[in-house]
Amino acid sequence: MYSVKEMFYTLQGEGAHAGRPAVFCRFSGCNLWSGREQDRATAICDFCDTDFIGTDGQNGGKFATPQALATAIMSFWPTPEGKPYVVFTGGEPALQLTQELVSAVHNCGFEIAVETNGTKPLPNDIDWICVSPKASAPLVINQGHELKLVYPQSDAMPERFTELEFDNFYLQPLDSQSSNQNTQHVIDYCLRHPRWKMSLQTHKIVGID
Ligand SMILES: C[S@@+](CC[C@H](N)C(=O)[O-])C[C@H]1O[C@@H](n2cnc3c(N)ncnc32)[C@H](O)[C@@H]1O
Ligand SMILES: Nc1nc2[nH]cc(C(=O)O)c2c(=O)[nH]1
Ligand code: SF4
Ligand SMILES: [Mg+2]
Repeated sequence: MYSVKEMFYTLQGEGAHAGRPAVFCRFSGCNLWSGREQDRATAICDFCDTDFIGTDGQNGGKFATPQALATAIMSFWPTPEGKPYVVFTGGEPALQLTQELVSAVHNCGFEIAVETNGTKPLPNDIDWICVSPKASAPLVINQGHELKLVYPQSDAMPERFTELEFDNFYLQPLDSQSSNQNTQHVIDYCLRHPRWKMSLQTHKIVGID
């Protein structure tokens, strides 16, 4: 059984695929925060910008089988044009993403991306792995296509991650009351350490999901 908070078709807002049309499948639940505001201050990850509790979002629900969820995902792809693309996110998608679901979605013709905090193992054959480390939470996913670090985080400085095997290294400004300052800190850091690139949350800038 898969618990999905919401599903929608939009443009990937972040990272190397920013601007690419994608179906987002947001799983419910996370291992680094309960999702309740009263627990935020004591959570391992205390800056989350997302409501991932329950299954009550747009197109959310419980899906009994991999095929049932794959069929729902496919229904949001609008046209035979282009390579269908799905981004599994959450919450923490590694808590629910299975090998059977990866196969079912591949069999529907999709390319598969995942946005993960990197603390839980993933199934094989995912086409694009984005790991976004959180505080001092140990990583079990040490390689992938992009490492996208929210910056600044006092317990997760960029230097800790540069030896890992990722094709792209991004700093994404922490969205908070100090967003503008955080963006300036990201710009300064990237200019001083040019292996890092800036990832902006472009969907927030233009006001789409
Ligand atoms: C909501 S998370 C879900 C996926 C997974 N749990 C993770 O943390 O990567 C999706 C992306 O949003 C980023 N994110 C969450 N809160 C943010 C914030 N306040 N500012 C900037 N990025 C944020 C995460 O780091 C991650 O890259
Ligand atoms: N447009 C858009 N792009 C995104 N990239 C990663 C997101 C996420 O919440 O995982 C996200 C999101 O929520 N919306
Ligand atoms: S790990 Fe991801 S989903 Fe979980 S609280 Fe942090 S940003 Fe949100
Ligand atoms: Mg988001």
